[in-house]
Amino acid sequence: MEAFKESILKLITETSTNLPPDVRQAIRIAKEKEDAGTRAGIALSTISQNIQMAEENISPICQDTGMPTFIINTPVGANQIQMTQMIKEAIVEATQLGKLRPNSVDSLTGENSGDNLGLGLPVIHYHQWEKDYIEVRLILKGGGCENKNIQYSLPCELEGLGRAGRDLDGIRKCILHAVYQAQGQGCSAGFIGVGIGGDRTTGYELAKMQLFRSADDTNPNPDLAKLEEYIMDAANQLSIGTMGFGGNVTLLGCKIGAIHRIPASFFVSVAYNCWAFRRQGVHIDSNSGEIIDWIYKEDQTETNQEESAPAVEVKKEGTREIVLTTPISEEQIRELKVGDVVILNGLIHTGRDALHKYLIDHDAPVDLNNGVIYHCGPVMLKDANGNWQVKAAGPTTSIREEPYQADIIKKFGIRAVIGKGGMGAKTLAALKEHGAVYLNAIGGAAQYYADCMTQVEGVDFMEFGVPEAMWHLHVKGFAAIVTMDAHGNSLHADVDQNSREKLAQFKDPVFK
Ligand SMILES: O=C(O)C[C@H](O)C(=O)O
Ligand code: SF4
Repeated sequence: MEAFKESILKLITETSTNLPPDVRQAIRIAKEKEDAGTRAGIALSTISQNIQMAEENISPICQDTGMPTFIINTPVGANQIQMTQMIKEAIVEATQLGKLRPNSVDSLTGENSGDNLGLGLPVIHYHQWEKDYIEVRLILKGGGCENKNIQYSLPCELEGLGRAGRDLDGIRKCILHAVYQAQGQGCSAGFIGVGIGGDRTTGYELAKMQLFRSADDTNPNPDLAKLEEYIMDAANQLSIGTMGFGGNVTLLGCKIGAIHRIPASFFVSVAYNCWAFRRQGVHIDSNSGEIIDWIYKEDQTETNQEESAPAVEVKKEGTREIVLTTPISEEQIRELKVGDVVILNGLIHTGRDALHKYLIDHDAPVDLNNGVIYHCGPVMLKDANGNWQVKAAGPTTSIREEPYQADIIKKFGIRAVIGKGGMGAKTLAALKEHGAVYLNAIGGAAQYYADCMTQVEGVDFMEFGVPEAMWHLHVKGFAAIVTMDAHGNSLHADVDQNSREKLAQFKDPVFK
């Protein structure tokens, strides 16, 4: 078993940096369904380019490398204690190599362990089987999509859809609602795993296990196969689109499983996974620890060819592209309208949950007047000369900062907030009052954005940990779309309302 640790390191690296063929295929098909010049088309081109860059750079597809979760089948008698130890060593090494972001945070103190280890981490589920080799599957599911998981207890009343009863039609309504409530915040277009039955714990577990199924398989249960097909069709009529920009593709995959329940409970649990659906698996020789083969790569003859054309060069007629250099004036900001593509140059500052909370009662360490805040927790590594390098740096879900953002914009004179998924009414009002905009970057496009970062000027609050620290970054050609402007317009509010109306069209029973 000497090679086991090295095999796990390979598995982690591959999972973080290289999407499996079934996921790539789903994204490729989605791209064909969107007009290249639309916002969704631009987003999908950026995503495709990012997938390719991650593979070439052997760097994280998305900066949020999630909560590493291993599902392991072992022959009877295999030493699980030894395997756990080697998995932990591989996790630490993958973190040092920048294949994983240091993502393990003490829930009480907020301290980042720095090596991805911690209480309850990594997650490892062992099962025994009769075969003589080991199977290890790994999923790296980030926080933004995890936050969009949802569990329904039937019967219930659902916004737009009415009563959902304890039957297949009630289940159908819950799943459609789950896609609607995620909007673009979990980096749509997404994949969902659904667990019917169980209790609150095993229901969610079953939902997550569905994500290990290949995106192109067929459910062996004919009723569930029909439901999967129906959901794929109906959910893609909600027009939420990639990143919640509106569009024809909202859902890339739907996998449903069922287990028994007890009479009083009827749960429908939905695990939402972003397009950056990072899961891989290997078979490992139980004597040597060497990899025998890769699970999701079998029978895949297709190459990994993605779109290599520069993402934002495809422009729809009428789409304005505006180049801005920081610091930005109020006048420049008030010129911008929802739908404009902004190409940003100059110094920007990262800030997410810990920083926003801090800034409410403290001064900023740098002058933020007319400046730009980027909701981002990057993967950073020091090079041989001790200088910080940006390894992955896509946006994080902005709505978490909704309780703080309006006050921060006002207090510090911020002109642009970059993030993804949009923000709420309070921030929208502050943008209008103080002359600022919200720029939606393409979620998960961590390589694409890291490439725009020309220099790390410095960092504050390293005590918050790498993802939560305030990084001061010079960018060149950073492209994002205005989705909330200084005139009270919000694409997110429009898409939400439109998709809620579409959802209501699926109120009538389908499965009797
Ligand atoms: O933590 C992050 O960097 C992003 C997160 O996965 C998110 O989607 O908000
Ligand atoms: S930023 Fe988006 S792509 Fe990355 S983990 Fe979060 S939800 Fe997934």
